[in-house]
Amino acid sequence: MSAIHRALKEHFGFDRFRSQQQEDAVKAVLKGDRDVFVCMPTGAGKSLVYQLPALLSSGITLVISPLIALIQDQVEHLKALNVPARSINSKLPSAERRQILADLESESPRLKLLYITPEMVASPSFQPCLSSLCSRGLLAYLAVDEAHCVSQWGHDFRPDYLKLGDLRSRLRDVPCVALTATAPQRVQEDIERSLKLRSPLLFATPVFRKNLKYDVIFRDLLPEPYVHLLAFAKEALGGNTAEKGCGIVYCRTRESCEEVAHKLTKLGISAKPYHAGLKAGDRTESQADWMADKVPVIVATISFGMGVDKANVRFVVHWNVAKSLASYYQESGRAGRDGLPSSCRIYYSPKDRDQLGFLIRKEISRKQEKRGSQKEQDKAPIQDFEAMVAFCEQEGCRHATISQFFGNQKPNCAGACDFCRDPKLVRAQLARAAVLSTSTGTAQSAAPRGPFGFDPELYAGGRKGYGFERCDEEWGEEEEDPDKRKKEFGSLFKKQMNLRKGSAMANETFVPPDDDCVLKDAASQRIPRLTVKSREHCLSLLQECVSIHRGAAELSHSFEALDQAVEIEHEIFKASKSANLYKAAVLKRVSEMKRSAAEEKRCESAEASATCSSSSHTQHLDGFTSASQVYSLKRKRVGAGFRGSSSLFQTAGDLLNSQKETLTTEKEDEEEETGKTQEMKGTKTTPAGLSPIKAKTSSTSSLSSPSKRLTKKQQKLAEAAKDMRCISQYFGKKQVDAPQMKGGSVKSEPEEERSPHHSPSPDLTDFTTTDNTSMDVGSVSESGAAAHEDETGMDTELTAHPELQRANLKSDGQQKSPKQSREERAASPPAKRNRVMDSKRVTFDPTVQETQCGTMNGDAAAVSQKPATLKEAADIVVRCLDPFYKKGKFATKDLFKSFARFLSHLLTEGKTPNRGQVKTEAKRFIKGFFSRIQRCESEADWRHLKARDR
Ligand SMILES: Nc1ncnc2c1ncn2[C@@H]1O[C@H](COP(=O)(O)OP(=O)(O)OP(=O)(O)O)[C@@H](O)[C@H]1O
Ligand SMILES: [Zn+2]
Repeated sequence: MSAIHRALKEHFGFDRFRSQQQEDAVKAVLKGDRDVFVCMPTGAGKSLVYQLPALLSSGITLVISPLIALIQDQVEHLKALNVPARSINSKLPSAERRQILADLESESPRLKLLYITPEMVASPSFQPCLSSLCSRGLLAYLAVDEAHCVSQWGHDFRPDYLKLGDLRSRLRDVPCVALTATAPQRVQEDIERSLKLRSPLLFATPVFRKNLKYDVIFRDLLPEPYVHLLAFAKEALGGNTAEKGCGIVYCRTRESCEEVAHKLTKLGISAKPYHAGLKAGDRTESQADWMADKVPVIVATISFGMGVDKANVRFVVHWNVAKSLASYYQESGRAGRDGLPSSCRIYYSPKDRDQLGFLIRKEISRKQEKRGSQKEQDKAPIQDFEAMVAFCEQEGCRHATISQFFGNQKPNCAGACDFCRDPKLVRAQLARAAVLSTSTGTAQSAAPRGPFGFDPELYAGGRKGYGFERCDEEWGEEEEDPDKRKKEFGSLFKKQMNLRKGSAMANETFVPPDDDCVLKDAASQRIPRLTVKSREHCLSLLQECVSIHRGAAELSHSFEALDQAVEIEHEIFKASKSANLYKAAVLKRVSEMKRSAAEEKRCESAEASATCSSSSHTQHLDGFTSASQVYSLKRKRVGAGFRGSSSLFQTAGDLLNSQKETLTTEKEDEEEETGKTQEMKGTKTTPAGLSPIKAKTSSTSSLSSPSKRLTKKQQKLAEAAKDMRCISQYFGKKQVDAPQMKGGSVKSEPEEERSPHHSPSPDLTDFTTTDNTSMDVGSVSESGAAAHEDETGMDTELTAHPELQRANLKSDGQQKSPKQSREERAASPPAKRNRVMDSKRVTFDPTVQETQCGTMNGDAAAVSQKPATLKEAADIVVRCLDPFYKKGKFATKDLFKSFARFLSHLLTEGKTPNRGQVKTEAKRFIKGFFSRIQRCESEADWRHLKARDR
């Protein structure tokens, strides 16, 4: 047995080298005549390449490592092996530091390995020690771990690593070993140059690891993502019978770490979260339990894993896409270090992609702003992220993509990735994701183009790929961003102050935004009671609209859409004084965008070209306005109920009347414009300067179009009022106790007949979300804009937000007490109220509307005989399907939407049924559909269905 092998066994307990490459590298370092460059994947055993020679040589090996945490890990590990290794760092107790320095200054130091950060090695306090070691010839080697940090092309670039060039100049005769996990040509060159390596011997392992199985699952396509994750984890861990293994789930935010860990545990597999938001004790406990195999799954941010060396990691899941392919390779590479088969999976979501892309670009601009200039290298993170996106969205071998990214040859995957195992499945998934993306506006990038114009060909010969991410919260306490610390302290201070002020204030404690919040001025508390969550929700509404508006056919668009949405949201945020006005403004903008998108679409569609050319709302002349369009298309009633004396909002009666109005002929429409049919409108806006007139008394007065009469401000307020109503419907707390309604009662409708308008189902045209997104639900009613709703969610009485009222009254030039306003409102439009209430039912069910409207204009039959447009059919279908959705008959909202879309097409394609027929057919079809299946789980459930199944 050679001395090297003996030492390997004696010091490290290994019988043999892990690979020929490891052995060769160790021998090359030991020889000491050349610098050595080690480029081996994670877990290949790079550390041994300098640790073993360090023990076999006289003198001390100086090891530069970027993170104190990493250093501590290594030192502990070596100490446990009885290897004399220590570290000098800012965290070291001074007594220990003195002890180490004393040893280093002694004639023959005991220490063999000294770990140190690049900052410390350059610090003046360390210089005397360094010079002393140097002059006495006591430095055996200089080892630079994570050497890619020296490259400005890497994400992990650390300016202090550049100082190592100077160090190297001072230690000319000391052989240098540079080590990195994965560094393509460009980074390798940077390292060589910066560390002044002299024609180093290169030991580079191909990145391909055949024991790792890669696959990508589009998360949004899953009905039950957590159940899916659970099944995967269980399978990867080999059930309960196999040897103990464990897994890592990486999440981008602390919140999702908590959520995923909780869900997994609830579903039956024990999982613990790990992130910087946890108390140090809890975090350590999570890690310790996982390391000790007490808890099989750890759900962590990317800060977890650095220096964590666990051989039996059977799976690594990325619940959110990684920042770059290099980081992904690094993070996923923590699986299967023991060489046994292990799985690496990404649960990919285009939404994640857009958010992360946005954050990356935001970070770049922040840096550019700070430095006041742009650099070529700024593109690197974007390009690296593109490669990550391409990895997920392309049709091709995942291993090949990784290998090519790092400049290696295409490996023989042999079924170790989903594409090589079953390309059809991957294609099908991509196709389904594409369908979904067109419906949600989150486009999947069409290969080969990527979010930033990525062309996969570019990567064929290898591209910049860097070491892994070190950008999480734990990126060296020494380097902590003082701004961040200040901000955190500020928010902590505020919280504490609030707590001291009493419980009322404490209840309203502002929840600061997450680090990765995309909002501008996210931490601003300028608007009372406006939560970050509310703002984020509004942002998502805007983003969706922008995406739809822009077509979002390409991935780049969806990035831009988010960008644009962030700007719009911020603009609104800056301009709003209260939470309600803010929300109203957001919804107003959303409905504007919706409207213009719809108009554009109508213009494009041949079917609707005639409609479009005449007027944006002529399509509703046949008596049915979709619930989602009630507001957006009623520009003529902008001022309804606007004046200070009356509700700013439309009552149920207004809405029904508005339905009636849409039934009027074009001639009547014109008359209405000139005020002849105004009795339908309830409270009207009067010519500027005149007192408001109640419907009762104003029924015969002549008015011109309110929109023409209103000042810009008034119009804005009226629009806001209108949108406020939407807000109260969609986000407002539902008032469980139905307030009594004067002039009649509103019956609770059978579920099927509820309007999607106030019981928001995911209407095809619905721009609000239907899931329980945590909008600041309380704020609307809390702040006084109480949208009282009956059981069905229908407004029975609406009180204007005080701010709206104030502004409104101001513009009116006269003040009224809220009480007075209420009285007037109660007394106002009796005709309207009676008509509505007499009908005893407030509903948007098309047939009911038809009947009512029919009696109003006396032509219901003709109306329902008119052929339905696709849009109308879709609205009807959504209404028919809505109860099923609510009963949980669809696994996801998107599935519901897809099915509605499918059915609408099916019912109208190649035929011209009238709306009555559409409804009957739709109901029959749906009934048949659900008689065959319990619950719709995927699109496959209806793909095979044809018209004959109806
Ligand atoms: N010859 C060997 N035989 C068995 N195990 C080995 C051998 N060499 C190293 N190892 C073990 O392999 C694991 C990974 O080694 P090491 O931490 O050096 O990897 P690395 O390449 O530095 O990874 P990273 O990039 O994460 O730092 C360690 O547990 C180490 O003890
Ligand atoms: Zn493959």
